[in-house]
Amino acid sequence: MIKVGIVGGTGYTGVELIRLLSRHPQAQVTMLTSRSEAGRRVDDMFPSLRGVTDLTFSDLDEKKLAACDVVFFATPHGVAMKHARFLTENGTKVIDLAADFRLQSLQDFEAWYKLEHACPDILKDAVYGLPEVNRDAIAKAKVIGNPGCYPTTAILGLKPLIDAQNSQQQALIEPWIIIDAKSGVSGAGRQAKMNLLFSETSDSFSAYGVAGHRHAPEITQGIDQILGQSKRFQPHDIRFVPHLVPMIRGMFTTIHVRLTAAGQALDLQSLYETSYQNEYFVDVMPKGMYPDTRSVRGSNYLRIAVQTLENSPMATILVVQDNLVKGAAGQAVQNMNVMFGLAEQTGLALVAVVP
Ligand SMILES: NC(=O)C1=CN([C@@H]2O[C@H](COP(=O)(O)OP(=O)(O)OC[C@H]3O[C@@H](n4cnc5c(N)ncnc54)[C@H](OP(=O)(O)O)[C@@H]3O)[C@@H](O)[C@H]2O)C=CC1
Ligand SMILES: CC(=O)N[C@@H](CCC(=O)OP(=O)(O)O)C(=O)O
Repeated sequence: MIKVGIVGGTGYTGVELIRLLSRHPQAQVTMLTSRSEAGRRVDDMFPSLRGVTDLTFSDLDEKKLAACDVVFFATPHGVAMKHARFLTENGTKVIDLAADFRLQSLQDFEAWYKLEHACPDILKDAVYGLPEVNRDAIAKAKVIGNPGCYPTTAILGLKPLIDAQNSQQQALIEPWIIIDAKSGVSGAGRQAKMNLLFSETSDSFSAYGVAGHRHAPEITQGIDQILGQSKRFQPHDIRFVPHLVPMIRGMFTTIHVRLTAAGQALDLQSLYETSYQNEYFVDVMPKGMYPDTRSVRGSNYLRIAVQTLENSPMATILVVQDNLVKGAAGQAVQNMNVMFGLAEQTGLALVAVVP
């Protein structure tokens, strides 16, 4: 059994980790921290977990956490980096659901997150935890930066096209990409904020981060990583605009690209199907079928559809995921499975909840 610690057990991704790990045959949550609820039974706070766990929230004690094989940080940005050194020196792996270990560029991290990094040396060796892109490196990693929810949809939505540019050694899309994304309100976490009130978010639809969002550099980094050395195909201009929609869970990302002549000659449907045929958690929808967020709710699947138009160079890629599962806790468990040499779907083969 893999002994698991969770820091930040009272938040949305923390409780989602407990839900997923409670049915994992080879992992057991042994410690769950909260500053505000230390001493309280977990199932007292979350009745959904009655009969699932008899754990009590505890204070964050590094020494006790170091007795775990892996610790998930389901905390705000800037928490995991303060504990990563002690834990890794004691042989405990770290999976951070926040952004402390996502951006390889220290400068980008400090500029976008307004935090000084506590361990740039550990950041250098940390691995971006997107298994469909980075599986081999994740298997050897001690510290994982679990991707942001929006970047997961954007990077996996574009990967087949970018890979094809690399293998064909020619540009298939023009050097700009538009990423128009919508998230359910749980994406903002379980915090009391005016703009997250029911009467502010329900029956309304708004854009935010229009002048710039911290996931833009993460998306660019992800695309660059897939591009590898073939920098001449780098899509320099990425326009990412997130929106908040009146639903609790779910994320819908619509990506627009303009195909070059070589790109227009491709059969994108078959490119996407072939590209993801061996990926357990990525479902390419049949031609003419489009995904909706309920088709992934509560599951670790990401569903994609790709649409080209007659007499037009434009192509549209539609991507959905549950922001709390493939966009956060599910992806984190998928990473744990890779790090511990387990089948990737262990404990994660969940069917979406409909309606
Ligand atoms: N929600 C989502 O869809 C996604 C979230 N993420 C990221 O995952 C992380 C967690 O998100 P989410 O669960 O939504 O957040 P929440 O705000 O719902 O929960 C945060 C948790 O962290 C704990 N916490 C807060 N401050 C500290 C601190 N300084 N030290 C230790 N613990 C602390 C809180 O508990 P307490 O105050 O009791 O200690 C709480 O349990 C964030 O970094 C978020 O950006 C990533 C992808 C998607
Ligand atoms: C709806 C909403 O507010 N979503 C969050 C993104 C959640 C997430 O993945 O982001 P981080 O882990 O990078 O914070 C936001 O835009 O700030």
